[in-house]
Order: sequence, then structure tokens, then C-alpha cells
Amino acid sequence: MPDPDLSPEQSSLPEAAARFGAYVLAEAAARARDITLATGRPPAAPPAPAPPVAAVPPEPAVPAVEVPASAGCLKRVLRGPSGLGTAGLYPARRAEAPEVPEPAPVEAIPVPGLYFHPVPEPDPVRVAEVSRRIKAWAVDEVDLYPDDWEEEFDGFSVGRYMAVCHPDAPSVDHLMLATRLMVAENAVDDCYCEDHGGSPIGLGGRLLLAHTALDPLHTTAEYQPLWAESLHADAPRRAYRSAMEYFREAAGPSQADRFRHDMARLHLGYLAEAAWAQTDHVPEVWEYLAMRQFNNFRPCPTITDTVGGYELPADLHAQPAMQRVIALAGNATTIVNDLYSYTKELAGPGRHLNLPVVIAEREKLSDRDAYLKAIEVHNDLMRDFESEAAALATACPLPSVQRFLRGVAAWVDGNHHWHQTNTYRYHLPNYW
Ligand SMILES: CC(C)=CCC/C(C)=C(\C)COP(=O)(O)OP(=O)(O)O
Ligand SMILES: [Mg+2]
Repeated sequence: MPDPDLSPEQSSLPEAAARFGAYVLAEAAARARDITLATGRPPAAPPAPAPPVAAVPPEPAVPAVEVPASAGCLKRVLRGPSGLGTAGLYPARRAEAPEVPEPAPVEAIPVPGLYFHPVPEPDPVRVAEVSRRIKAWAVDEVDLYPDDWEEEFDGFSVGRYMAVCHPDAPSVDHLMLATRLMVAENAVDDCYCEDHGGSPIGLGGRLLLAHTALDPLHTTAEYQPLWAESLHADAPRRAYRSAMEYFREAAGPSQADRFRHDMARLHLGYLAEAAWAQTDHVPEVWEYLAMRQFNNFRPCPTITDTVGGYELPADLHAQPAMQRVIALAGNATTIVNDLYSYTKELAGPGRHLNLPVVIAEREKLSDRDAYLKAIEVHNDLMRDFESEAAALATACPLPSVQRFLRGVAAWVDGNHHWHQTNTYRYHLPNYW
């Protein structure tokens, strides 16, 4: 067994891979056999044609972008790296123009000075189909929202979000797995924690009961039906229950359990944020970053293999080096949210913690200087993510590891793209 006490610096992925390789492959083959035997059909999702496995992270072949403050450079910057060999590094980038209709141009002003990788708009045909299906699911299957939330639902552009974050999803069915979960996660955040009736008061009880839609209650015959009925009691639980059912059908048992663990982390993060809100406590910057590592997008990139139709074996997912890469990626994506949602959160009622707000308060900086410092924190996280992912890709050249790392990197890039272009939801501060 791997030594659970190894720190990331001490972990030795090649050695671990050598130890686990045969076991993992045998397990995967056995699992495929079991699924075929149990269902009479092969495992749910045939792997998509694997993109090239060389050089997962961008360094050093693909310089990322730090957007200069001058808008004149934007066109060149947004076109992104185009040198020899860059196409295979990012599945989200297409070397050639898509054969489908050109997507409508989107307004795209990134945070100046932010380190990110530009990606093209996703296939508009795919986006349209995911958008159609997710609305049908929301309205007809889980009765997610009242009519007057429809504009906000559309403005969220979840189909475009998930299509740009999962460029290697082999089908719309695969993309729908991520899309339903994304909608459900936002329903819980909005209805339990934030703007649509949410409150820190009583949040723990609500979250725990909703969590049982992902991680079911096992109890006595007397109480089981009451629990089952409760999963239909409100929109967040209906959404979690249904989205998880679809996900479980496509995922392997350890992929489903990985997701449950990540969602428990998320709920823990919501609770810490709520506890601080209740007492109007502003944590220190590192404490805020700790909370935000849990109240985090992490459950989204970590399903990249299920959405891609393959599986990163649990033992490789659990390696400390992989855990560090995932955490850094999740943290970078989440601080992107803090930067793009800054003005929205300032305009809301009460004090909404985000990184610039906490830095301003705790380090006694002006709002602008705190915002600029938050950009630097993000950039450091991004660079660490990329260098640790590069080291891991070199150390562990297994195809599932390579593809998973590329999938996480694509999610990071896609998440930035969606935030940058979602002008319905986000507006930058006037600091430049
Ligand atoms: C989709 C998902 C797992 C979300 C979990 C946590 C979350 C809602 C975010 C990381 C987004 O942050 P925030 O709550 O600040 O969202 P907005 O700024 O309101 O878009
Ligand atoms: Mg935010």
C-alpha cells in the first residue's frame, strides 16, 4: 500500500505507478468484465479517441498569457499560442475552424494581468443541444425553478460552460453528466446558501440532508421511505438526486465515491463560510484560502474522466502528487471566480467574502491594490498547478494519468473562458 504520510515532495509517482500498474490494469479489466456480465452490455462509455499524450501541461512549450492592460493587444492574446506542437497540448484548442456554424462573437475582456490560456468558443451545435436538454431536465424532470428565474438560468449559459470545460467528452450524453451536476450544485448554493432564499442559519441541517441524495441513507425499513420521499421535497434535493443517478450509471464505483468525497469537501467549505458570515468574521488571508479550497470548483474538474468516458484508477487519483495537482487546479479556478464575481458580490447585501475583500481588510490595502494582489495569488496558483502537473506527467506516463491531467487543464482553461465571457453575470471593476 502507498504510504499515506508521504508529503507531495516525498511521493514517488513512478515507483507508485510501477507498484500499482499491474494491479490497476487487472482491476480495470475485471471491472469491465463485471459491468458486461451484470448489464449484458459493455461499460457505459467507450473511451474517446485519446488525444496525444505528450507534454500535458503547457510548460515550457506553450507560454500562457498575462494579459496586458492595453486592450489593443487583446486580439493577438486571445488567439493564443499557435506554434508547432501546441495543438495536442490543449484539447480545448482546435487547430482548424469548426465545421459547424461559427459561434456568435462573445465579448471577452479578461482580468488584466491574469495568467490564463485562451481557448476557442465550443462547438455551437453541441452547446445548443446541451442547452436544450438541460432546460428540459430542469423543467420537466426536477422542477428546478419558478418561471421568473428562467432568464437567470439562461444567462448562466451552463451548456456553453460545460462544453468549453470538457472538450474531450465523446458525446452530448457524456456532457450532460457534468451539466446536470453543475446545475444541481448551483441550485444548492443559491437556494441553501446564497441569493435565492439561502441563509447561514440552519445550513448544516439542510446540507446534510441534501448530501444524502449523493451518499444515500442506509437505515431501517420504517425510516427508509421517509428519507426517500425527502429527496423530492425541494429543488436542490431533486436536482442532486437526479443528477447523481445519471452520474452513477455512467461512473465506476470509485469515480462515484470520489465525487461524493469532493462534494463533502464542498459542503464543509459552505459551512465554514456560513459560520464566518453569521458572526461577520473576516478570516486571515490564509484562513480564507483554506476555506475556499473546500468551497471550491474541485468536484467539477475531478469528474473529467467520467465525462471523457474513461477512468483514472482510484489508486492513482489518491497519490499525493495527483491530489496536489487537483487542489492547485481547483484553487486557481475558484480564485478566478473571486476575481470575476468581485463587483457582483460587492453589490450584494451584506459583506460577501472573496479574496480581494479579505486581502483589503486583513492587509490594510486599498480595494484596487488588494484586487491586484489577488491576481498575483491566482497567478502563483496557476503556475504551481502547471509545474506540478508537468512533473507528474513526466513521472507517470500512464495514458489515463496523462489524459486526466489534460482534462483538468482543459477545465481550468474553460472555466476561465466562461467567467471571462459571461457578461450577463460578471463585470470587472473599473481599476484600469
Ligand atoms: C459548481 C460548484 C461545485 C460550485 C461550488 C462552489 C461555488 C458556487 C463556486 C466556487 C462559485 O463561487 P461563488 O459562490 O462565489 O459563485 P458566483 O460568484 O456567485 O458565481
Ligand atoms: Mg464568487
